[in-house]
This record gives sequence, structure tokens and C-alpha cells, in this order.
Amino acid sequence: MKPLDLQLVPPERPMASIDRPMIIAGPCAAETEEQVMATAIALDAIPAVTVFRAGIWKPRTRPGAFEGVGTVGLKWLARVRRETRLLVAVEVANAQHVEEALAHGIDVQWIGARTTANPFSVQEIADALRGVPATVLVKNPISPDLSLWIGALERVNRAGIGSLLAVHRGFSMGETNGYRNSPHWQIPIQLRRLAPTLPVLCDPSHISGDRRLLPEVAQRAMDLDMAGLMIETHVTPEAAWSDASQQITPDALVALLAALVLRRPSSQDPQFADRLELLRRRIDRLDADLLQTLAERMAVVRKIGEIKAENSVTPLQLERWNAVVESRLLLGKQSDLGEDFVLAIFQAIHEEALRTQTGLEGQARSNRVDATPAIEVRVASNGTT
Ligand SMILES: C=C(O[C@@H]1C=C(C(=O)O)C=C[C@H]1O)C(=O)O
Repeated sequence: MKPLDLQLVPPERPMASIDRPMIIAGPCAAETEEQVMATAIALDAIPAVTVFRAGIWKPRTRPGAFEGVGTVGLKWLARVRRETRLLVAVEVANAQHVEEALAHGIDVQWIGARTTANPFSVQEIADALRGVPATVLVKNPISPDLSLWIGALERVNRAGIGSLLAVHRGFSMGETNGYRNSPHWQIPIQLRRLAPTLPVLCDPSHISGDRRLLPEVAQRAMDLDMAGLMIETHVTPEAAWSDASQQITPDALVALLAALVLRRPSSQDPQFADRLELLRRRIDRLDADLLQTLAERMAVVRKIGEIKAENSVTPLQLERWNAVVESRLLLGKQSDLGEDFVLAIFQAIHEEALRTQTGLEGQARSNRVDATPAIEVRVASNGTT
């Protein structure tokens, strides 16, 4: 795929000129004016924090949960803006939210995961932002669908706004290895590959769902050289009206930021460059071998597919596949390779093997005169099969 045509972040915008990770912090939701001001004042004292976030319209999974204070919260955010050095950010989900946020001088608007998933809503928001030099963050959609995320970014970008940034908040999956939203780090990495000038921040709070996981997720984001962090922060997290388990106090945020190890994306040291180059050449050779081996394996798979097709045997052979998986996991373990990693590789290989053999089966069927008829469905007289 060629790089995306996203005209991003004019350099004169303050949000764009970041040589350190941008830190956005604030409560999941604005609850009262006192809670908003107390949190904002505490965050104002942390130099690394530049943007104060608070949701006022909260999309909730089920009705009856706290759905946000609504428009009155914008007045509280405007007060934060007046009384601290922080920029203020709010989530918008429709054109009316955008207009009200703009009318109250809100600096940053973010599009949440549920909204990003709906192109109608994103277009409505983009239309409301047309020609306004606003800063907009687009969170990833709930499902691990990169095209949907890119589509939302493109819609907002085409509106000709001021600055555009993306936020990785993880993906809602059945199984999440203890995360509230599975990170699927390869998706934001792929986004950055396609849109190299787009700053992509990470929201460790929504990935973790549990404040105990925050430091490791935030560190992972920094190790991936992401442009910043959005971390839910509340003066009394345990009493929060929403997302209580994932919010941290401003003091805990100070500790988290202090413990982060920030590394450079590159080094000028010529010795480092030489060693890296040498090792990378070895990787290049190994990858070429890997691909060669894969191609040879696929050629054998194809041969097996041909004899299966001639004998009308199904591509999937569960017993054999089971034996392959067991033996490769064991081999992998002996070489210190993680089980999940080895399984994922062999599942991808098997998927491709089946795809190859399925095509052959179709061809053989249409060439054969004595082909077994396609599944016969007999309709019983009472209408059931
Ligand atoms: C190659 C075969 O076909 C399929 C692919 C397999 C593989 O890639 O190892 C294993 C079993 C089958 O589901 C085979 O039957 O051996």
C-alpha cells in the first residue's frame, strides 16, 4: 500500500511541535465543577501535562450508567482553560457536540472508539468542523479494523482542520489476555507506516482497564516511540462515577511518568550504527531463507493438494494438523520460542495451505465427469429437511 495522503499537522501548530511525549490527562468524566477544578489544578502542577481531558457526553455500553453531565461541563472546562496553563479536550460524537465545544473555546476534540466505527457519525462531525482550525484526535474503532480507522482520519482530514492526531486505545475482543481492550500493537504500527507524519498517541487507561497494568502499557507505548499518552486521572479515583478501576491520582501520574524510560528513536554513535547494520544484514539473510523455506513448503502443500483433489479428499486433515501443531509447539519450546508466537505463525501457514488446496479442489471438481454431486438437500413433505 502506498503512504496515505493525509495533509497533517502544519508545523506552526503548538500541538504538533513535540519532542517529548505529549501527555493528556484528566478524568474519564467531568462529574462536578469541584472535581474538575481540583483535578485540573493538580495536573497544572505537572509540567509534562499539556492537555486536560474530561468527557461530558459519555457513550455507555448499557443504559442507566452515568452518561455525563452534558453541556454544563463545557463551562467547567472553559474555567480550567482560563485558570490553568492547560489546553482542554472533550469527546464529541455528533455535530451538535462539535458546535457547542467550539462555542465554548475547547482546544481539542476527540472522536471516541464507538463513533469512529460509524462513518455516518464521523462524516457529520467532519462536516461540522469544515474549515475550522481545530485540533482533533481520532481514537481507533472498537474492532481491530485499520481501514475503518484510516477512513475516519481521512474524513476529518478532508474537512481541512488545524491538527490531526490518532489515539490508540486498544480493541474490544472476546479474549484479551487480561487487558480491557486488546492492544494489537501491529495495528497502530501499520497506521504509522502508512501515514508517517501522523502523530499516534496511546491511551493506556482504556487498554488496561486496571490501573495496575498502566505502567507496563505506557512503557510499551514509549518503547514503540508513540507520540504521547492519554491517561485518565482523577483526584479520588475509587469514588469516580465511571471507569473507577482504571483512573489514577495526579500523584500516581507523577510517579508513572517519572518511572518511564524514554529512549531515542535513533543514535548518532557510529559504532552503534555499524553494529546495527551488521546485525540487520544477518536478519536480511535469515528472512530470505525463511521465505525460501516457506515457498518450498507451499510447493509441497500444493502437491498434496493435487493428489487430494484427484482422490476427492478434503484439504483440511484435522488429525494431521493436530500432530503438526503439537510437534511444532514442542520444537518451538526447545528453541525458546513462545507458544503463542509459534501457534500464530503455524495458523497463518495453515490458513494459506488450506486456501491453496481449496482452489485446486474446485478446479478438479469442475474437470471431473464423475464428480460427487454438491450437497443434496432433500425437502421432507412437512417442509423440514
Ligand atoms: C498439507 C496438508 O494439508 C493441510 C495442511 C497442513 C499443513 O500445512 O501442514 C496439514 C494438514 C492439512 O489440514 C496435509 O494434509 O498434509
